[in-house]
Amino acid sequence: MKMNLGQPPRIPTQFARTALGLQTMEEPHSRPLSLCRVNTKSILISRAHMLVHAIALIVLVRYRASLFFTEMNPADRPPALAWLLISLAELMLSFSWLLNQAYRWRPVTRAAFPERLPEDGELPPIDVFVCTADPDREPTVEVMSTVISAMALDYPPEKVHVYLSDDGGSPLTLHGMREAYDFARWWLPFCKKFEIKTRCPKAYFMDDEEEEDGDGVDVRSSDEYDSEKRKVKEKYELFKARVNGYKARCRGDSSLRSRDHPSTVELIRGSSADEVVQADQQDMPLLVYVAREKRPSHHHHFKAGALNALLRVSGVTSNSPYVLVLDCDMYCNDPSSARQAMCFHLDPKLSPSLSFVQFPQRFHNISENDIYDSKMRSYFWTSLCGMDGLKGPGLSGTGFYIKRESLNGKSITNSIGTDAMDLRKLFGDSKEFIKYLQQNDQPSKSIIHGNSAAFRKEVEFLASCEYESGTKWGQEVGFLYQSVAEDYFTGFTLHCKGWTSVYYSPSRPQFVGTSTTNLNDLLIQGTRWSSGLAEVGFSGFCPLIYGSLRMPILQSMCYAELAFFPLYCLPLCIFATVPQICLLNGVAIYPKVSSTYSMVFSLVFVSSLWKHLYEVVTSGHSVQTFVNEQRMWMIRSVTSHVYGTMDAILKQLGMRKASFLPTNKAADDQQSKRYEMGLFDFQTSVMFLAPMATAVTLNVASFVGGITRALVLGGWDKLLMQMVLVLFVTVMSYPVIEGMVLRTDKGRVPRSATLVSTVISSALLYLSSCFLGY
Ligand SMILES: O=c1ccn([C@@H]2O[C@H](COP(=O)(O)OP(=O)(O)O[C@H]3O[C@H](CO)[C@@H](O)[C@H](O)[C@H]3O)[C@@H](O)[C@H]2O)c(=O)[nH]1
Ligand SMILES: [Mn+2]
Repeated sequence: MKMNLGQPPRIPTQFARTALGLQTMEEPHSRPLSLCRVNTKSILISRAHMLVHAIALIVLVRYRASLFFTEMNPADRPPALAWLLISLAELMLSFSWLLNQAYRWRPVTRAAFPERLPEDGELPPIDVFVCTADPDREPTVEVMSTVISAMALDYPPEKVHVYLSDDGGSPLTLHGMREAYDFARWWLPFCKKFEIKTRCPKAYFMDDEEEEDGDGVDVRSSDEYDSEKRKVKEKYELFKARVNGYKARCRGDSSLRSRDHPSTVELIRGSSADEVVQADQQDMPLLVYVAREKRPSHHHHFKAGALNALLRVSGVTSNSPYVLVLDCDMYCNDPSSARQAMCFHLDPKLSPSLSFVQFPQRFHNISENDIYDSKMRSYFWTSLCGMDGLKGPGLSGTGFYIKRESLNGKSITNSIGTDAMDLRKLFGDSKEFIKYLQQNDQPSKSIIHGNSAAFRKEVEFLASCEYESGTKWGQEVGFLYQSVAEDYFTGFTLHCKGWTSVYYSPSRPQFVGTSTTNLNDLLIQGTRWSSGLAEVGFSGFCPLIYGSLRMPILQSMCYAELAFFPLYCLPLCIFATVPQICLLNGVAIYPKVSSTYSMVFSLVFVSSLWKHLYEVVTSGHSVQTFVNEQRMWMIRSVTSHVYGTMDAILKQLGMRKASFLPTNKAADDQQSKRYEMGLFDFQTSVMFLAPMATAVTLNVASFVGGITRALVLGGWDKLLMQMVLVLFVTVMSYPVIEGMVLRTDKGRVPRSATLVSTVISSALLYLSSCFLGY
């Protein structure tokens, strides 16, 4: 059987040549492919707020500093340690506020016009990379649904090549791919014929009842549609049954999850030949399974390593100039994303410096009230739009179309050389790979005749663990290994090299995935992110220094905000303990209510809450979202951010190795039920529960103690501000209090954790009162 790789893609028209940056720009196209709108109203409001808030912060800092220089009655002077800690916390939060303003300086929104794209024959080819690592945590049927949704993109099929990287090297995944290919033979024509929009089979059959809206209504209101749908559903059920049957047969087989396996590359042709018509392969995208070699003796660099292996294997297979990267759970929810992305990549004004088009991550499993802030509103609605108005959004790991050339390690002004020795030092010893690389964006002619032995040998060599030694893969070339947040660091480095990017968020979500919807997964994932980000902040690549020399200062502030946000665990831990301990001991650390300074403190507090609320509401979210975000910010800060930061410091000292536990994507019924009901699930380790419960115990104790003390001894004037702060934290922590004392279900805070936290808070109180001299 011969594989059809399509025509060797040409670079046909002047238009496309220009867009691919192969020639200098000529006359601009009359009707633009995309538009960019600056959000003037939001900018005006933000900048006015910045001015007011900044003045208030300056007054506040001055107040803190002045105390060190004014003569004071020793009895009135607050304890130095408490004063220092609070000043430090306020200073750090003010700095964080400053960095955050970069996102609000010039946010933009974009529009794309795919109908203005050139003819299909002139569109550039695309490679799609899907990564999976563990068939237990990432159910195979779902991974295959993602693969199928990518094969079903609305794009000329001979120009789409889908690669799946299987880091587990699992026979189940390989088997799943063959089954997926068979099913796709039914699925793809069905989607095309009836103009189905939801082309991820799992999602399509899940919301079976809800009729799709859109262009295809006429074609779908026929008996023919009903009967074909029934047939294709049968095929889907068969596909699932076969994959799950295979899984059941190999249960307990350790090869299902292997960390020690050779490289396997296979062009998928499906498993059953019976019902297959030869000709329909013409309409099927190429599908390739890649399990790179993994050995315990070699560091495999997690997802970045997997993506680099795919870059190399695809480099000698289809070598498309553009690559779409997807996490295994992130399916294509709308087939038009490739064309939408091309509106930017082929826009002659943007194209020469454009590295990637990032779409937002949206999730299908988030409940109405989203108690854990799983949708990450502030990142996907505020931060990325803000960066888009500067040099472009950061990379967010999945759902982006990237120009292959931009991953070759060179800066925008400096293309790769031609010296064979130099190229081998950068890219390794594969002559084939270097040959196609040098042909620039021109994809290779079809070299795969069937599955020729030479081709097989070459791709297996490219996917072997030895291949990268002595090369620049992961350091300069491809996705970078420096941080476990490979997406953040790779995007940052691209911007440092002068590349730009675009954030596009059309109303129908283009990519939809599975989010973390239980506290345990969320905090583990948060720890990994914090560690990966802080790692960059602490390294020689610190965005404020390395970045600000290479990109506009505002853009580097955005990157710094991300790299440093785990560090705000320090001010938050201070705010969760110091005012509380002081309150219990009757020590005032804020100005008296009757003084003017108290107005300034109140202004800062109210103004930051108001601005946050304003952003939440104007992005179309509810007040509940605002509360959830405040609460999760506090919870994350005293848990995952602390551990992430510690992890990054230990890594920096060489005392810890990087790790990447893939997020669990398999749902647990009981947990899902609690989540849907809006109940926190505290089934997580004591490591996470202890700091959370300690902070809550301290707050409640100090609130009760503080009020009692004021009632008996007076001193409302000097302690009221502290009481308000403590009350605010206590109210925000209500779910934790409820979990500790009111709930009896399995998701409550275990008694052991409550006990541990009571012991820690008592110890803290005892020690600190010694410090305070009481
Ligand atoms: O050794 C590994 C580990 C992970 N993965 C894959 O990487 C993807 C992302 O992993 P996941 O466990 O889903 O991590 P998340 O924290 O949910 O992912 C976010 O954060 C990562 C960086 O920490 C980014 O790479 C992701 O794109 C981004 O969605 C998944 O498809 C995994 O299969 C691998 O291929 N090899
Ligand atoms: Mn994920």
